[in-house]
Amino acid sequence: MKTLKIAIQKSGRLNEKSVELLKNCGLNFENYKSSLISPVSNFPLEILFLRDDDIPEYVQDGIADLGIVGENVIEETEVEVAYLQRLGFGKCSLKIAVPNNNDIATLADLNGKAIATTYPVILGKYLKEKGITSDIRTISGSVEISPGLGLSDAICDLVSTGGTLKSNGLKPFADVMSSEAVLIGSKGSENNDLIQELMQRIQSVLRAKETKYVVLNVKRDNLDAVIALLPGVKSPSVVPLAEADWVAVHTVIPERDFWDRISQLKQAGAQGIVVMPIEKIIL
Ligand SMILES: Nc1ncnc2c1ncn2[C@@H]1O[C@H](COP(=O)(O)OP(=O)(O)OP(=O)(O)O)[C@@H](O)[C@H]1O
Ligand SMILES: O=P(O)(O)OC[C@H]1O[C@H](OP(=O)(O)OP(=O)(O)O)[C@H](O)[C@@H]1O
Ligand SMILES: [Mg+2]
Repeated sequence: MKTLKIAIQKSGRLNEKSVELLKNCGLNFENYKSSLISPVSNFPLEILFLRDDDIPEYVQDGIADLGIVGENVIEETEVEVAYLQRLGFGKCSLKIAVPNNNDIATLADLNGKAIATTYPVILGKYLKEKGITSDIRTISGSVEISPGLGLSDAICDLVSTGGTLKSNGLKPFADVMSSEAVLIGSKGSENNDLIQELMQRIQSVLRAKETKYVVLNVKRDNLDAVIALLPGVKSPSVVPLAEADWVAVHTVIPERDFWDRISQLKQAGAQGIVVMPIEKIIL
């Protein structure tokens, strides 16, 4: 059986979450700081640790079968790969930002201005679409300091909390794209059996992350009202308790509904509510 290769970021924003996801899929591998390639002992897979910019091309060329990388990097490298799964981490936006005190009020004011970025391809397409002609200055990092140094009038860079913009006297001006980490594969890789198995494991971990396992006690009289509030995977399990008119209800609740549902459940007569994380949900 052919051993698959998956490329993940060696160090940086996506490294830790990528390693955690693969470990949660039950894959055993060493993760030394010095590792560039690490075999998985219990699945025919090798993990390549790379600079994130190189991952899309490795996958496009089939050197790696799979990769975990930000959508922003895929768009910037303009590769032909299959998007297999959004992964829910590394969420950020690519934004144009301008100094707090400036005369740029509308997009048209960017005409003839210098914009520093590490994303010249994405920015170029965005400006073309908007009919703006700016001077795109490509630099490889620390973009936020360039207006202060007189290198540019604006920047285009990734933002999540906005803290880096703020501490450099900049404010967001326009949204260019939003991004998160995704699993990509070489074209046609969706049809490979091993890749499908790995994707099923990944999906079961992601599904579990979005939900909580809830156990609660309720008087039989209130059972219907409580069940009506529970959007379970299927119907909830109802288990008799030693006290004859009480039962325990076991179910799975989407995390996003969690707090709303908990207060409604208490109002409906639920007691002793225990909430537990779920490791995997296999459908
Ligand atoms: N502030 C942020 N919050 C959330 N996700 C982010 C943030 N900044 C970047 N990302 C996402 O994480 C990816 C990796 O970011 P990082 O800063 O580690 O890249 P890098 O410095 O280019 O790393 P490398 O050394 O691998 O080239 C980005 O391409 C983006 O998708
Ligand atoms: O809005 P914030 O939460 O402040 O995040 C934004 C910063 O995060 C990223 O850089 P990172 O910290 O990953 O460092 P790098 O530029 O050296 O890769 C990005 O390039 C911004 O500088
Ligand atoms: Mg990089």
